[in-house]
Amino acid sequence: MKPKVIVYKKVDQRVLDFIQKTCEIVYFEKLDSNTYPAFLHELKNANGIIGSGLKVDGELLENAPQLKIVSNISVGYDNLQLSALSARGIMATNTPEVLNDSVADTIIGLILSTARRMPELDQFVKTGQWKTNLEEPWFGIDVHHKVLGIIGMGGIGSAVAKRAHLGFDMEILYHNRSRNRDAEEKYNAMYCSREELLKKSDFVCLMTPLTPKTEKLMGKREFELMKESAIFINCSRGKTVDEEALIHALQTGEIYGAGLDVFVQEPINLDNPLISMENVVTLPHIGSATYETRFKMAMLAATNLVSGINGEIPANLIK
Ligand SMILES: NC(=O)C1=CN([C@@H]2O[C@H](COP(=O)(O)OP(=O)(O)OC[C@H]3O[C@@H](n4cnc5c(N)ncnc54)[C@H](OP(=O)(O)O)[C@@H]3O)[C@@H](O)[C@H]2O)C=CC1
Ligand SMILES: O=CC(=O)O
Repeated sequence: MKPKVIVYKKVDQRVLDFIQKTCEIVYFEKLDSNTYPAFLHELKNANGIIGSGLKVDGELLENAPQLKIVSNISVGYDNLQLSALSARGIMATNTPEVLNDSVADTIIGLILSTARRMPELDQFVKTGQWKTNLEEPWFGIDVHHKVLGIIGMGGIGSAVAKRAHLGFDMEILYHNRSRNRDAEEKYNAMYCSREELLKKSDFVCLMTPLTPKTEKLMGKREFELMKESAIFINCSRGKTVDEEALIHALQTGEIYGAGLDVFVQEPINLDNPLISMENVVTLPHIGSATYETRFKMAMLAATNLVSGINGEIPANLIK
């Protein structure tokens, strides 16, 4: 009998075909209040699960006595309680690297659209307000030759630095807990303290994982340190930012604007003040969402899943 796995997110048929060679699949295109009870039922004798965003903690694992592996179709794994998994000897995997370029493209898009006010101008044209040449109130600010500060110079941060330095002649500052010599050599990135980065950068891009140490990493003090002309970009997780402090900084002109792909609550509530701010560009957590990259992520996660099920050590085992 083949091992049983649950796929709890819509994936390409080629991914299902690959998994099916080794495993019996129970497929839920999405988990919601309708499908969750059946998912919990199937979990009781599942050997693996693959999908993204599901909170996997001790309580859930009580329902999963046969589970060997949890394969995330995402690089972030803040949805997983690693202590609960390792206490039960269950492996966890993620999908690093394959999404770096697509997420970096999204970040560059956020930088440009915020600095050059593209969504606002798009509405200006489409609502028939374009009657004459535009004057100063509609001007944006330059991106090229400015200073970009990256907090979290890992896989995605480095792909952003590459675009910004080689494409836009930007000066790159970064802060991590450890040095990234590769980014220093390739993109002339300068390591500095978080405080120095915040004071000197024209664009601050937050790209750390969400951990107990990075929760609310950007708060009142951090926004106060930023230049009044600076733009804040967050494509990491909503909770790495104190959203109240960000709203205050934007409302009081402590910073110029923000480009955000992630929020404390997703989907965001329409009464969140960020929604109605002209100096904020919002995206619905689509950093990696291209057909090509989402396929690569799902295929990599499937490969991790099958390796774990076969008793091997998956390539992207989270340690
Ligand atoms: N919006 C979206 O659609 C997407 C969001 N993401 C988010 O982006 C995150 C980063 O992804 P990725 O670049 O692949 O991850 P990496 O692990 O490659 O990079 C993370 C970087 O953050 C740094 N970091 C970690 N903790 C801290 C800290 N406490 N202070 C300062 N720096 C820190 C790490 O350096 P060091 O360890 O030296 O501190 C590392 O350089 C993911 O975890 C996910 O949450 C990812 C993909 C898409
Ligand atoms: O948010 C997306 C991820 O891959 O992490």
